[in-house]
Amino acid sequence: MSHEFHKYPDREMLAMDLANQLAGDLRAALQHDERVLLAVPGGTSPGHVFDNLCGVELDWSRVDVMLTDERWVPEDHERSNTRLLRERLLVDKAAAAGYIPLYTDADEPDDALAKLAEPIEERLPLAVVLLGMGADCHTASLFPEADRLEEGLSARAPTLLAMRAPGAAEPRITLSAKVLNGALKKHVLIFGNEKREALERARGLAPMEAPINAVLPGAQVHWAE
Ligand SMILES: O=C1O[C@H](COP(=O)(O)O)[C@@H](O)[C@H](O)[C@H]1O
Repeated sequence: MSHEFHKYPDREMLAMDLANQLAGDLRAALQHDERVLLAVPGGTSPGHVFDNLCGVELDWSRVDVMLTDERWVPEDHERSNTRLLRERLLVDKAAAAGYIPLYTDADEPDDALAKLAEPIEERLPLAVVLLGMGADCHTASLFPEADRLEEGLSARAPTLLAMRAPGAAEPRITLSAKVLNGALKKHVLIFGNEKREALERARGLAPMEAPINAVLPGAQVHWAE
């Protein structure tokens, strides 16, 4: 099973269209389940998607939102993915959604894994996941050369892992590939030529070298320059 690649005329069109697709996926999931779980990335790419998604009509009170991964920094830090989520997605109509945190006030993510995993495991599987990708082909916080990448990609991986990598400025916490691949709908958001070329180069590489390859099968990839 491969992925589908969707090219958009510009980032604004992509953000509007992708938000509508995510909303459609959530509405469809809500027809079968009382509550549904949506996981979204942090970083620089998803802000405009969030700006569009937060205003769509759906029963947000039955949706729980979480991050695919978090940088281990306080919520008011400029690199906090949680901060992005609170400012750009959990507002407007989406303010009615539940929120499942991926950060707590512990020195290291390792100390918080069990506590943070509990509410997630009560709600799995993910109904919908939106993933980002770095130019090094990391996705969520599954980075090439990360200390626990092999475990994070394994079929027996736990729900959450702490991750440290040369390409990551701070310790991370991330959903495992197993949990990401359990999503009923998978979308990947990619902007710019550098990342498109990285995705091309990743073709044929093992997930240990290009972790994005672990989640691409069955995914819809959305790209704009
Ligand atoms: O650090 C992260 O990076 C990726 C990609 O971010 P971007 O800024 O290149 O869009 C993101 O998907 C992930 O959630 C985030 O923690």
